[in-house]
Amino acid sequence: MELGIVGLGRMGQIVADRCLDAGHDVVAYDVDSDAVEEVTAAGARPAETLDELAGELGAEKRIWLMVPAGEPVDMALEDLSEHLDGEDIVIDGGNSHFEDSVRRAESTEAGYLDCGTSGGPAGAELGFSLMIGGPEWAYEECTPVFDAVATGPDGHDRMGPSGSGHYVKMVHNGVEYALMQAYGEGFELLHNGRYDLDLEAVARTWNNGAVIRSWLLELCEEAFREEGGDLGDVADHVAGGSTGTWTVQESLEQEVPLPLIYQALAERFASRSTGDGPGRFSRRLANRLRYGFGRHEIERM
Ligand SMILES: NC(=O)C1=CN([C@@H]2O[C@H](COP(=O)(O)OP(=O)(O)OC[C@H]3O[C@@H](n4cnc5c(N)ncnc54)[C@H](O)[C@@H]3O)[C@@H](O)[C@H]2O)C=CC1
Ligand SMILES: O=C(CO)[C@H](O)[C@H](O)COP(=O)(O)O
Repeated sequence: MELGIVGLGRMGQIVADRCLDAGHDVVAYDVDSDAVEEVTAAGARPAETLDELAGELGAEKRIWLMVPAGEPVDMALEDLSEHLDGEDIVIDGGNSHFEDSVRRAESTEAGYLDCGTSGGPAGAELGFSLMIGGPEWAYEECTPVFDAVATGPDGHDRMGPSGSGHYVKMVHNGVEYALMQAYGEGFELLHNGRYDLDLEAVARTWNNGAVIRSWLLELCEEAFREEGGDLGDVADHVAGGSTGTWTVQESLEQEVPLPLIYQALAERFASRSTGDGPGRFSRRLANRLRYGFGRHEIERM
């Protein structure tokens, strides 16, 4: 199959490499010409603009967007719009909000697939897990590319209509936040608890047969091995948060309580206000309110 790929960063590069390895023809574009050069060296045909990319592709264009969510997706679609018709297919493999994907699917001439992508840079070797929403014909048509980019035929599926792929990926990320929080809490207790433990050994033992073994736990083991059991100079600051925020917003809208995911998201935000400053106003207020309702001692700075 012939595939145009727009966005050749950490993830787009892997999409390109896996498609090339599987024998597909790739036309590649990125605003960063170095990224294009790298994929060209691996066997892709370069494009210097989106117009050129569209011109290089045949009558039935298949284009995979792997750019940051938000404006870059709208910009790419706008620039491509004059080249697209009902026989073309655009796949958005980034972490777009599902409502944006529904809007884009309605406003483009092309068949539009929203594709939640999981696996991160480790997917280069293993392949990704792909959660795809949109028209069935477009999904069927792109199956050879999904087989190549995913772990294999079982690593991708059509979740349902437009938006459902990114919806499932949003929930996946909420689960990711909660799992990270659960492992974090367990290791924090072990680190501060009553035994002097080697946390890398704990993680390794858990990863071998324990109920809670997982890839995230393997990454914990790697972190302790590389940073030391006390995590060395790794800071108390968790970045990101948009996909977890969307998951929480949706849970509130649907009135489906997700306390673990709420808490994991809140912990992230809280981590950003530790340090030299006065800290979060909301928590200072809660401290004072406990005195108000329970005469609990007020902690002072
Ligand atoms: N990094 C990860 O582990 C994962 C990332 N994602 C999602 O995949 C998408 C891409 O992520 P990464 O590859 O990590 O980002 P990245 O920052 O490594 O790469 C993005 C690439 O897009 C290019 N780009 C930006 N605007 C562009 C435009 N208008 N036209 C053409 N190229 C443009 C940049 O130059 C860059 O090479 C994001 O939506 C991200 O949330 C999804 C799953 C995992
Ligand atoms: O989708 C992903 C993993 O599945 C990306 O790594 C994403 O960036 C994770 O979300 P956040 O940046 O909010 O931690």
